[in-house]
Amino acid sequence: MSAVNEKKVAALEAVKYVESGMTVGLGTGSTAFFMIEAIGEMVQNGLQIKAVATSDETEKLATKLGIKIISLAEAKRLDVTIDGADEVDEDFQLIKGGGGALLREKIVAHNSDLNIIIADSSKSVSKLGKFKLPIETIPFATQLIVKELDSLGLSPVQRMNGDANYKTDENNDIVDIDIWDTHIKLTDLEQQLKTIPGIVETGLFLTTTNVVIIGKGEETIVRKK
Ligand SMILES: O=C[C@H](O)[C@H](O)[C@H](O)COP(=O)(O)O
Repeated sequence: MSAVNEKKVAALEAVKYVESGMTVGLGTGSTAFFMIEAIGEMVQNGLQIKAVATSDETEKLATKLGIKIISLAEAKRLDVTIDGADEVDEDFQLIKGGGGALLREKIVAHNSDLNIIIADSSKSVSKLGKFKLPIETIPFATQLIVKELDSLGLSPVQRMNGDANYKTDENNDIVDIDIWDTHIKLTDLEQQLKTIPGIVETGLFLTTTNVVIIGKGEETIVRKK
């Protein structure tokens, strides 16, 4: 079965966690797309929820499908968030941010009681890092951060959008780094990166995930922490 169909079966399994009255965090990306589409259909059929979007793209899609979007401040706390990932390991650790939405995604995940990750089977890995780790940086500091990360052996590459620098929804830059060969523990790496002024957030999601749903062929593999 194709990755696209695996994304869809994972998404359809995840939306079973959504009930009327809930405030729901909506993730970003091609896998989250199927979840938002399914929730849109459930809303058309009477489901009553409020949702917080993790990106402008998600907000646009959800609104188009009739899902009521509110601000995070208004929501205060989310019952459940469903989001995709670029990689997920056996310890519920993730790399996210391939689509540049990591900052809002991490804020929403932090403020959610239950975080469900949906992915096709290619995203399930035994070790994180084949996918380059996105980090979000303040434009004022990006060039110097790239130099500093280079000196740490992390092969930083500033993400581009054609000839221009890629910009996130928060108007920041993204620098993708290579963590595959690093011997630093992921928790220590996360801490170390966060000590560099101008790094706003990293795409390492190490503690927030409660449930992982992987589409595998026609089936889903559900793992709970
Ligand atoms: O910034 C984007 C998000 O973290 C996505 O959830 C992640 O990149 C996975 O996206 P996709 O489902 O399109 O592979």
